[in-house]
Amino acid sequence: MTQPDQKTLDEITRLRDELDDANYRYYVLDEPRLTDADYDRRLRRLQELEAEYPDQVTADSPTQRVGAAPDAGFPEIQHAVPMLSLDNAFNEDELIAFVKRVGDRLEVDGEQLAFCCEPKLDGAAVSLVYENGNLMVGVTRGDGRTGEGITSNLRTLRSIPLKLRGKGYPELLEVRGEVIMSHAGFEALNEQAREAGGKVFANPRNAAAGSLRQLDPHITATRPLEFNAYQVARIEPDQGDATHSALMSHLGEFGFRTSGELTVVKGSQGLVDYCRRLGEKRDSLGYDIDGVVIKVDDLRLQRELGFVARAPRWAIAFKFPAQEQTTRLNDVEFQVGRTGAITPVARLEPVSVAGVTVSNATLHNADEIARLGVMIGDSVVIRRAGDVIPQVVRVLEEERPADARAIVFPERCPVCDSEIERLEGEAVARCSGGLYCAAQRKEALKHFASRRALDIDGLGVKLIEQLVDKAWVATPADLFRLSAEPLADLPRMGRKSADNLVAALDKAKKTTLSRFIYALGIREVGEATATNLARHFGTLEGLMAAELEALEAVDDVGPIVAAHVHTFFQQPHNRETIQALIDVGLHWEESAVEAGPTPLEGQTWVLTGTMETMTRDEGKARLQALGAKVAGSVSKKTAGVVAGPGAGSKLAKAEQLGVPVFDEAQFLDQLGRWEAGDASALNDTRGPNEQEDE
Ligand SMILES: NC(=O)c1ccc[n+]([C@@H]2O[C@H](COP(=O)([O-])OP(=O)(O)OC[C@H]3O[C@@H](n4cnc5c(N)ncnc54)[C@H](O)[C@@H]3O)[C@@H](O)[C@H]2O)c1
Ligand SMILES: [Zn+2]
Repeated sequence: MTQPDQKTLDEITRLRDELDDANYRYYVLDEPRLTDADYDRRLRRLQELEAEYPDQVTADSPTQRVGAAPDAGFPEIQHAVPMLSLDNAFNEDELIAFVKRVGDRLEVDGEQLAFCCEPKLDGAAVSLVYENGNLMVGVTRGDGRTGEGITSNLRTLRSIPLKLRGKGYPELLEVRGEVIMSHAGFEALNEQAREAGGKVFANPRNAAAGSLRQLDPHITATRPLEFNAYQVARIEPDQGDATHSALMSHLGEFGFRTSGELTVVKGSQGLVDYCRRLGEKRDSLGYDIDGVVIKVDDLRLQRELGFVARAPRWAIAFKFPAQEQTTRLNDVEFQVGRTGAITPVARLEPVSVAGVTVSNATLHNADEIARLGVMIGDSVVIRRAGDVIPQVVRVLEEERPADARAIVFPERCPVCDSEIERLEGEAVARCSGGLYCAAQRKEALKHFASRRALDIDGLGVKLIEQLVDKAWVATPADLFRLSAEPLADLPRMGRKSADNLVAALDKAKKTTLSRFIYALGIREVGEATATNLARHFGTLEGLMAAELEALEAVDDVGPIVAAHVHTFFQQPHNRETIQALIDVGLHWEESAVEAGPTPLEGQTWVLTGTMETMTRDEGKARLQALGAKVAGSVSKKTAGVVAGPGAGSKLAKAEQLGVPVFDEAQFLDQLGRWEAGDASALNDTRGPNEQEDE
């Protein structure tokens, strides 16, 4: 057998050291220094070298091991069944090779095999052991053989059943899954941390793992974590499920969340299609996935295939392009937003991140620049995930060039030269120019015309900028005074587009109160708050006259939002803007009465069997008036089932899933309470594991 030369030996040693260090930072500190792509590249290289020189493989090589040893802060718990890693496929050819490999080993045609595909959730793996339906222990993966006992922390997750649902659960059940943090939860957590000067996490995976490994479960309880089951490690007595996919739906009945994207496909073409489809959906899922996990669906075949050192032979992870990349920070520009907020924007050497070329990223504010310690010229790691704006997550200080420059935060607005103010206790610096500032004017108009506001067709961002630059438009009302002649002369416009725009403006004059309130661009008043304000006050007059107390009585409106709304309507120039809009013809239907409460918003109900005091349609209409959807079939997401005499399979299903069931009298009683606005009644109807989908 050939022996490696000294240079190769050195490379092997260096790769092992780097990978060991990376594992420690990633699994123990939750503070990786390498990007995943850099880590994967090193691991692949080491695997190649070890394949070439099998003599060099040692038992403690990072290619043979999983994760990292447990941290001292938690009790060590041995896994009854090891928690392994997964082999990777980085392209479609490697998927095809996997199918062939599996088929060859089973001596069947791989193309005829059924595979179960699921998103590869990017979080932290945990294992949960249930005895007689009760959660006994929860453990991290650790090094695959021994993990950290974090039962009290896991108990704080609402998506982890403390007791299995339904009847007929097994005496022993060990479930594995991923604890993840959604993009929204992650952004909110980091936002809070930035404000409070706490620890900012690089990505949702590190945030989830770090939150789980808190020594104080009260801290874990405040973190937006979700558990998704993806594997059964032990089940006794056997429930007779022949496939992985059947086991997964069984887990759903016990009260676990499983992936809604789970699909069984056939052969390599099925895998390739699934991976492409999920890749296209990746940005809209709202949580991080780093690929697809593919499993041989037949459990008997899984057992036949078995394991190698660190991964099962019956599964593979198809990896998507990484969401973090390294690039250079070429410059920083300061942008002025609608409310004058000055945002430092990183101008980057363009780089492809998860399939999209990124050349800008946000640096948030001055505090964030200081926290990152970033300078112009630095190599930086950037992250792009979903529709969140790309972010700079850290600086590679060891690569800082000699001519790196400090980032200087301006003292005057780069657009209107007004002074920049930074209020005590606020991280954000703002241009004090208000609507004198062309940048703020442009942003205010863009917001006003946007789809969820007045939805003015054909009034795009570029056009608004031209209109402001030409001083044709300064306030929203000016838009409605535009006429087709001068518009037609604008570059790329023409008579037809100009006519269309004028018609669209005319059409936009008829709107709704909630759109109008949203369009005004009051600080912290998003679409949902605008809707609540409109619903609560019914008229613009009522809203404009409202005192702080009255505002705070509105759903979702706290003291800060109430103060923003109140201040907004106190300002004479805002009142003038509103009057001007009404004078040019903006109108909507007002309802003097408050719309009724909608305490069942987001819930789905099912009516089954016959009813005596009302028809099913009446029951349905009353539920819908309270905001509920009424569906024809029962699932674990159903909030409640109303069952009259003659109810059959739907009632049985509800009982099996543990969905609350009401008879007609109970239902009438509840309806009365909800219609009277008693929302507390509704909490009683929700089981502990009933959560809204993200
Ligand atoms: N940046 C760094 O420094 C660094 C260091 C170590 C590891 N890493 C990253 O971690 C990866 C290796 O980690 P790994 O050993 O956990 O392997 P892995 O994450 O590639 O695959 C195994 C894991 O996938 C998860 N998983 C998600 N969805 C699943 C599903 N539906 N079914 C089964 N499993 C599912 C499980 O948690 C399982 O433990 C590397 O490829 C690298 O990207 C990065
Ligand atoms: Zn300005």
